[in-house]
Amino acid sequence: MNASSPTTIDVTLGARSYPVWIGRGLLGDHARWRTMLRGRHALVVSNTTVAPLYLERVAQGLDGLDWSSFLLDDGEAHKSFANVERVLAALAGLGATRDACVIALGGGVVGDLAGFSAACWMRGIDFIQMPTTLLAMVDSSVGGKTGVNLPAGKNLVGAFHQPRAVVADIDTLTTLPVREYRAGLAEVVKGAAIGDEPFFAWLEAHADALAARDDDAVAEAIARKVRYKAGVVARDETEQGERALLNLGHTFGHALETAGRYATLLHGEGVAVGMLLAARLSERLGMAAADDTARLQRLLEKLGLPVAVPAGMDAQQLLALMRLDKKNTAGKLRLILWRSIGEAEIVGGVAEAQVLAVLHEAIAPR
Ligand SMILES: O=C(O)C(=O)C[C@@H](O)[C@H](O)[C@H](O)COP(=O)(O)O
Repeated sequence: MNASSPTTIDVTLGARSYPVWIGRGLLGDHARWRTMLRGRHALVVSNTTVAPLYLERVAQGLDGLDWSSFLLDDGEAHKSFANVERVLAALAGLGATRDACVIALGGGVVGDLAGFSAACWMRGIDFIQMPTTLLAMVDSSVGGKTGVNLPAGKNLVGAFHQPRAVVADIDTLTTLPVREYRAGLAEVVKGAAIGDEPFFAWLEAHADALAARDDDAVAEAIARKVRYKAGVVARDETEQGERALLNLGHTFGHALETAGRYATLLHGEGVAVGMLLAARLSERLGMAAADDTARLQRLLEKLGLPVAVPAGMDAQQLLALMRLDKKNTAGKLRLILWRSIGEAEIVGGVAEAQVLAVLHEAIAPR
């Protein structure tokens, strides 16, 4: 892959369709992404870890515009309303008009918060995703889910607001810490686990290469996952049905993240443990075979992801957090479970006692 021939995957949404460009050197390929800016104003939202590495590269492409930057502190704990207000104040300070563009340069926290701020400013302005983490490249930058966390739960406030483009420069992965890289792999595994058994088998066969961050394996994993997700989003933009499957592992995972006050598990780590708990619950409900749970656990372990609930967590507290999940209806838990690898399903009215049993079992051994 190189800047002149990136992989392009389109998210097809009529007039709001957009490209996801995946390749090397894309942040510096100004001629490509600059065409997506319509007005005179741009605000780059980034964080204090990413900006020193990549802001200058993006800034060179903003020459001649009125632009400024706003930097968050790094980490999920900063995906807050208070920071949305600060981004909006930065847009006001810039004098941003309705044709302004917000550029999200960073991982999922930056992308979600910058996108939500763009959705709010003057009731919605453009934004461009420039993901610099594996997780953001394969998942959060695609599909237009934007939002912030509340103390009561993850992503409880937000909006569907699609970006104008996603610029995934895989050169930025060279500076990504290993723990963050592995967390991104969890969202790759998730895509395969939901609806693509051959991709799951490919991940098993390439687990060592992926764990070693082999360039070709990583590039292929990114493109396959993005292609899969783009298809789901195009069919069900606002999660009326199929898109909810992308939430496999998230009901448990979000509860684990919130219980740990966003400081114990990275999002992808929560999803890894959450997927395993969902697989165990599927098994317990007689929907799926134990062999599939074992296969999932082996793959996650090979990729260096956690598979256990962190010490000190309480099953009742986790269940209480799960009751606030956005997929629930009529006061009943609605979870993404699976029949087998590559065959996930939305299951409503899941008995809390069964969920508690899975949580107790996961917590008890220590
Ligand atoms: O794009 C989606 O749809 C997803 O559910 C992808 C998730 O991996 C992602 O973490 C998303 O932000 C979670 O959304 P939420 O609706 O569960 O808050």
